[in-house]
Amino acid sequence: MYCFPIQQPAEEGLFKPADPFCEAVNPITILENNQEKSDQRILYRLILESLCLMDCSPCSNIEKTLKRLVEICSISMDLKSTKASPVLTDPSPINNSMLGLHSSLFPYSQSGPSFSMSTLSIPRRKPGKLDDVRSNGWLDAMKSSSPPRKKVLKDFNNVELSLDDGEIAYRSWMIKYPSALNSFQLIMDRAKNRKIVMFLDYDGTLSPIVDDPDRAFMSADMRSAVKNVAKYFPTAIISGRNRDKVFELVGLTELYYAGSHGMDIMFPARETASPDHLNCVKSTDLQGKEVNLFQPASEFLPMIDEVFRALVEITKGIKGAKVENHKFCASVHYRNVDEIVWPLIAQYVHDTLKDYPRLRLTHGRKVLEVRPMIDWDKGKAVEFLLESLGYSNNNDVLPIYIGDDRTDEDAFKLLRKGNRGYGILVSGVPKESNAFFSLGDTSEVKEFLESLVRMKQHDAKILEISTGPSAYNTNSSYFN
Ligand SMILES: O=P(O)(O)OC[C@H]1O[C@H](O[C@H]2O[C@H](CO)[C@@H](O)[C@H](O)[C@H]2O)[C@H](O)[C@@H](O)[C@@H]1O
Repeated sequence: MYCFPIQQPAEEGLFKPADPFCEAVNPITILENNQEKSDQRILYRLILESLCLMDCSPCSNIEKTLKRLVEICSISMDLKSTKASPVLTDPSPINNSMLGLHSSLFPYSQSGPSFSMSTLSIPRRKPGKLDDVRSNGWLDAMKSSSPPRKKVLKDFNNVELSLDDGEIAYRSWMIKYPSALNSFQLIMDRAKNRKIVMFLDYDGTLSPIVDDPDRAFMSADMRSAVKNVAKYFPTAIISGRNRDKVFELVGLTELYYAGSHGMDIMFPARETASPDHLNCVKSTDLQGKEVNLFQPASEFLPMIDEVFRALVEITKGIKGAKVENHKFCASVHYRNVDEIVWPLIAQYVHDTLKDYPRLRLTHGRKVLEVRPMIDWDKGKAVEFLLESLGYSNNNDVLPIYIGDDRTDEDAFKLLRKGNRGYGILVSGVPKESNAFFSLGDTSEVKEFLESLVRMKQHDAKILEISTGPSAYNTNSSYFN
């Protein structure tokens, strides 16, 4: 039996209509309790409710708003005609009535691609109660994942409004997490007589967030900035993606790569791996060079493969859902899934994980990430690389980590602890973070990397003038 319990949306703090008879907001309840009342009254209530769910600011797209309104109303009127019960019992395949119920149960913002009912078929497995994903906080995390870009408010004459609440909040946030560009000199002062070691996340840091994960390319300028940085500073990319995939996207052999949130690290064989780390083996890279491979979750390889296939199967009927296999973790993307279906996708992942008690879930930007339950994360990966590459002495080294995601917070935390280095959060909206500094977007990341290079080139010139041309070594040979 499919069980979609009725929930009072007001509990989520998202639906607070001013209208007095908006207390009972669930259309099913409304329809059941008001059979005797007129269609207009019901319609009026649904319109009020629907408007509350939509962006009604002067900048709204009226056509979209009305289309959405008609969609919600027609689904809900259909509900009335079928006299649906508050608890649905195994209606396979999903029909309009059921979707009508969804649309009113989960009344958060209604953005995203339009939802086609014909494309949703019920996978064989039956989901548990949606209460699971609500009570464990998954839904809240999904709703807050990847907040929208900072909105520039405009009035009716298209004139930008100065200092709205959002702007004030953003500015006070910037006091807590100052711009790494504005604080560049401060960072350089701290880096004096220390070697900067750069750690970079990929998605949202080097490449802008896009709808299709396979098309998250970095620009040629960004590639050149990263390449130049790596000439002067040891540089590693630590990504949630499959290591080979991130290498394919970045395409620079000068860097160190860690995939699967640091559970798959490759570094040159001449560097000594910490003897404590048993999972370090010799291997060869794509160019045939001997390398060290550290894979602390190697025993999970078959399990991740299995859960990946299970997740593909269970989500295959959900339009826009995409599952990626990163070797030591798997991602379920819901960026292109209609928000109405998010609870269902969360429930499916939740149900699948019940069969895998040794796997856990973390949240990324509109992505649910399934990973082994081992004490390893991007922070541990940073520590491992620093140690393995011989940069663990805090007095000689200044690690800088730039990232945009929740999974980057582990690295920020590590660097903040003991004032070891600097975490820089890439975000255009206020977010609580363990980072020290912030950058607004990927173009600011590029600017920051270019500033580092300029600063190093400037130092090199001064040194060259005073001591002769060969005195200054770049970092370009460290990978040889
Ligand atoms: O650690 P990262 O390098 O930041 O990787 C984290 C996830 O990045 C990718 O997803 C994110 O970027 C996509 C492309 O812009 C976007 O469509 C998606 O919504 C984001 O979550 C990648 O596809 C995931 O598998 C990574 O876990």
